[in-house]
Amino acid sequence: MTHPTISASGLSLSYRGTRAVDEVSLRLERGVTGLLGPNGAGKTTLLRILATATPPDRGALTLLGHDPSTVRGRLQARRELGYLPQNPGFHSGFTAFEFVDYVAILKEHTDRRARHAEVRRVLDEVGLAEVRGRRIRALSGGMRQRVALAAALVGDPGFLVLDEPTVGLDPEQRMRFRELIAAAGEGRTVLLSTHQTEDVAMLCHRVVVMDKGRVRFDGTPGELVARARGRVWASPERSPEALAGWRTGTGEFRNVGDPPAGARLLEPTLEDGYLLTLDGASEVTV
Ligand SMILES: Nc1ncnc2c1ncn2[C@@H]1O[C@H](COP(=O)(O)OP(=O)(O)OP(=O)(O)O)[C@@H](O)[C@H]1O
Repeated sequence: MTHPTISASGLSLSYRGTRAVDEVSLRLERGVTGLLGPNGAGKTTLLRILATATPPDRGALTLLGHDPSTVRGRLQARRELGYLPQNPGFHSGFTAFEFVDYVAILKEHTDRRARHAEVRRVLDEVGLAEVRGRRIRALSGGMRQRVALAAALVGDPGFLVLDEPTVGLDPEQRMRFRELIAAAGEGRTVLLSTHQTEDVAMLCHRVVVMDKGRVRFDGTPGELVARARGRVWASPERSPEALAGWRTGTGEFRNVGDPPAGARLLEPTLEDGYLLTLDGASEVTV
C-alpha cells in the first residue's frame, strides 16, 4: 500500500466574498490524479494552495511530510515540488535552455555546472534536447508546454502540480504530452487539472471533481463512469427526460439523464459520469 504524500483537510480560501475553495479535504498518493471541474470551480486556486503559491485562509496541509504554514516547512516543500501554472510566464525572448536555467536558479540550484547538467537532463526528458537553444517564441504551443514541464521537473520533485497543461494542444501534441505526464507519474505524485475528460480516462488512477469550490467526487475513473451506468440511452428523437441529448453521426439521439422505462441503454463514458456529477452537485446540501 502506498501512503499519502499530500494530505489536506478543510482547506478554504475566499476572494472578497467568493469562496473559491470551500472546505476541501484530499489525500494524494503516487500516480496521476485528475482534477476536473467547470470554469470557476476553484481548481487553479486549489492548485496554487497545494503548490504553496497562495496560503489558504483555513485548513491544514502536509506536503511530502512538510507543513507549509511554517517558513521552514514551506521552503522544504518548495524544494520538493514542481508547479506548471496555467500561465508559465515565459520571457519569450529566452531560449528554452535560458528559461529552464532561470527557473533552476530560482529553485536555488547555485552550482552552475551541476545546474546546467540538470537543465539539460530535464529538457532531454521532455524530448527537447534538439531545440534547447531555440527562442521560446519560435517554438510550437506543444513545445512551449514541454518547456514549462521541463521547468517543473527541475530537481526531480516528488510532487508535481500541473494546471491545464494540455489546453490548446492538437491531438497529436496532446498524446505526446500524455506520454510525458504518465512517465512523470511513475514514482511521483502528480495532480493534473484539466477540462479534458479523455486525459483523465487515459492517464489517471484517481479523479477528483470540483464544483463551486467543493469536492463533488473523489474516486477511481471507473467509479465515475459507473455513476452514469443505466443513465445513458439511445432514441430516435431527443427524449424529454434527457438532461442533455444530441443527434450522433448515426442519426440516433444519445441521451443522458433518467431514462424512460424500456430505453435502450448505452455504455457510459467518463464524461457522462462527470456531467451527471455536476448536475447532482447543485442539489447537494451541506
Ligand atoms: N485573484 C482573484 N481575485 C478574485 N477572484 C478570484 C481570483 N482568482 C480566482 N477568483 C475566483 O475564484 C473562483 C475560482 O477560480 P479558479 O480560477 O480557481 O477556478 P478554475 O476551476 O481554475 O477555473 P478555470 O477552469 O476557468 O481555470 C472563481 O469564482 C474566480 O472568479
